[in-house]
Amino acid sequence: MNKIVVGLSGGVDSSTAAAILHNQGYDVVGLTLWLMKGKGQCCSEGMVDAAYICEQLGIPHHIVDMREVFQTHIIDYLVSGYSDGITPLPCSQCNKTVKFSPMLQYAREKLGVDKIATGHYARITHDPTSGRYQLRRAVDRNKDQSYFLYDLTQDVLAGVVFPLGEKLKAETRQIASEYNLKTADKPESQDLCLIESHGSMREFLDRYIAPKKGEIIDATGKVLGQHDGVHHYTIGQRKGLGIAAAEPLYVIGLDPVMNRVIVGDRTTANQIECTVGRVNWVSISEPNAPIRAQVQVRYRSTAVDVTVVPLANSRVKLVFDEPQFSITPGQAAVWYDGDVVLGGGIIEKPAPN
Ligand SMILES: Nc1ncnc2c1ncn2[C@@H]1O[C@H](COP(=O)(O)OP(=O)(O)OP(=O)(O)O)[C@@H](O)[C@H]1O
Repeated sequence: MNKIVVGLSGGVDSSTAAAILHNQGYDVVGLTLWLMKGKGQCCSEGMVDAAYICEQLGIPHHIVDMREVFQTHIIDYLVSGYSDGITPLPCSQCNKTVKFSPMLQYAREKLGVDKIATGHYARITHDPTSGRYQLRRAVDRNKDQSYFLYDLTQDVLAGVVFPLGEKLKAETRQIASEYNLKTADKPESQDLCLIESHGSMREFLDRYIAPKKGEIIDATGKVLGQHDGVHHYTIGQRKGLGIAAAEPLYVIGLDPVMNRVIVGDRTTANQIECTVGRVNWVSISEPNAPIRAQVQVRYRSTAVDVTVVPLANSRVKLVFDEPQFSITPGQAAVWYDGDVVLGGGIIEKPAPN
């Protein structure tokens, strides 16, 4: 029988993915990575529901303690990023470093299994001409998680199955009810698991970074107000500045060295280009000339037309057709051709003038 390891977080998506594969005749093994203590689906509470699902399906359940790896690669990465005045995106990093590679390694080395599955909403196809696996958007565009998966390698894509890639979320819940899964009516998890377990990003960061009062200035250096730590701000933020002004003001820069938050009107928060580092070309090999694509600069932003200019050392320059609002260093830029993820990377801080 075909063996497959399913990553179980204790949520409805991964439970249903496991049930679908089990029903298709796969010999399914549940695997939960213990990432944090506390509430939430990646936490100790999620393990209990994952264990229940494995009992229900009559499949083995393995738990791997990954708390140290999560602390080093996600928590420390976030804290140092926010301290440096960027807004890091933990999820793509978590998928690459904490979830997919370790799960595949565990499946291969400890269980002798070469396929893993997760409840992600995305699709993988294989192009026989190029010999490459292609990562694609999910059929359910509202749940599509391909943005968070741009950093997966060909080796990982070769070993991964996404049973929910063709499903709508409503269908997943219906399948979960049909199988009587305990998790069928579990509420949606938040986009960011750390918010679920800590209340808010602010509460999470306040545990690690001490408040430090500083000035809020405009682009000419005029002092407009006070802040209590640059880590509380993100590029494009409008709310919570505490400044009365004739027109709405947005955060347009963060200067951790001078401990300053720089604000400006909406037009000053627009950019026509940016550079991106740590680029991974997913579905195609790195081109040697500029290509046209559609880029998403945040998880929930709309993909917009762009020219992607390859640079040396796994970097690219993105030149947008129209100026874009709130290009945020630390977030991922992911570029697509239709529903195929071509590549992605981390938006860099603009070079000082
Ligand atoms: N701690 C974990 N251990 C093993 N697999 C995990 C873990 N966390 C997430 N996954 C896998 O990654 C997928 C996507 O995780 P994400 O955190 O985005 O949750 P989700 O979309 O709400 O899914 P779910 O409803 O299964 O929690 C999950 O469906 C699961 O297969």
